[in-house]
Amino acid sequence: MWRNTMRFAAVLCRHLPPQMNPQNLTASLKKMILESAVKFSRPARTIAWSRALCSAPKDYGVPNPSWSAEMMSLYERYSAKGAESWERLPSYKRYLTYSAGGQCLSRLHKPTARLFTRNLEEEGAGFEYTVFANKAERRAVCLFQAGPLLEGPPGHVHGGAIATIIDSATGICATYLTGFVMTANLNINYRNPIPLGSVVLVECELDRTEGRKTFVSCRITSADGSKLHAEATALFVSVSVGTLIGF
Ligand SMILES: CCCCCCCCCCCCCC(=O)SCCNC(=O)CCNC(=O)[C@H](O)C(C)(C)COP(=O)(O)OP(=O)(O)OC[C@H]1O[C@@H](n2cnc3c(N)ncnc32)[C@H](O)[C@@H]1OP(=O)(O)O
Repeated sequence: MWRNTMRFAAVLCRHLPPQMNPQNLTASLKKMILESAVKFSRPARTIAWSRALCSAPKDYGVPNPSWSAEMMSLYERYSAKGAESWERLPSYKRYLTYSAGGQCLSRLHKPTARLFTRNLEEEGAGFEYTVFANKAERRAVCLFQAGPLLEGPPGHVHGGAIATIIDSATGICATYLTGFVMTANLNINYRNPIPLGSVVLVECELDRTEGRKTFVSCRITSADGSKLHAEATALFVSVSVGTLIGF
């Protein structure tokens, strides 16, 4: 059973386009699975099976009761910017979900795995964040509220957690603008500690692309922009979905 599942996932991966638009992805694999279901098996049973595999994943980038008034106010401000080409990006518990049909694959391939930043069900305990992106300006901004389980120095956020949100926000920015990538290099200057529970802005900007390389810079500031917490640069390298999955 497991071997067949892995063979199925490998065949799917071979048919996924290497560069794809993370926005329209699920529909294409759903269609592919339904078509192959109808072709190769008893339709009614298989359609039910493929629907179970492809049910909509939870979007973690929308407000929940743990979000502070400050987080909500920023969220509303960026949501209202929609007319100026800012869009909120969905956030799922696996990176794989963004590939064509990835939400189905994520139920087959290491199904208990979860994105590090979305590995807690308890709202507000760890990384609470949402990302808005602006394609024309090649920018993204992540609104980040750091929960109590991210403590490093007393009352402040752990440097590793700060690196994680920088890697995630810049990675999302690069993926949104250039397709699937992996982090090749990340440099961070920590300027001022981030108080636990506070809300900060993680602003990312695509500096340039060179072949498969995407260079992104990033600044973390307090919500009102008055205090600089960290500055970073990141290099991402484009990879195929197969590389991402490890096939
Ligand atoms: C809507 C959108 C939503 C998106 C949601 C997303 C959510 C999730 C977001 C989460 C995001 C989290 C993301 C994560 O956490 S990703 C996890 C952390 N990263 C890794 O584990 C990556 C490990 N490394 C590798 O797999 C490979 O080394 C990669 C794939 C990076 C490149 O190996 P590959 O064999 O494929 O390519 P290549 O070696 O020919 O190199 C190609 C080019 O790159 C240049 N180069 C390579 N390395 C470096 C370096 N260190 N400094 C400077 N340059 C470097 C190299 O010189 C060459 O340049 P050139 O000679 O062509 O000029």
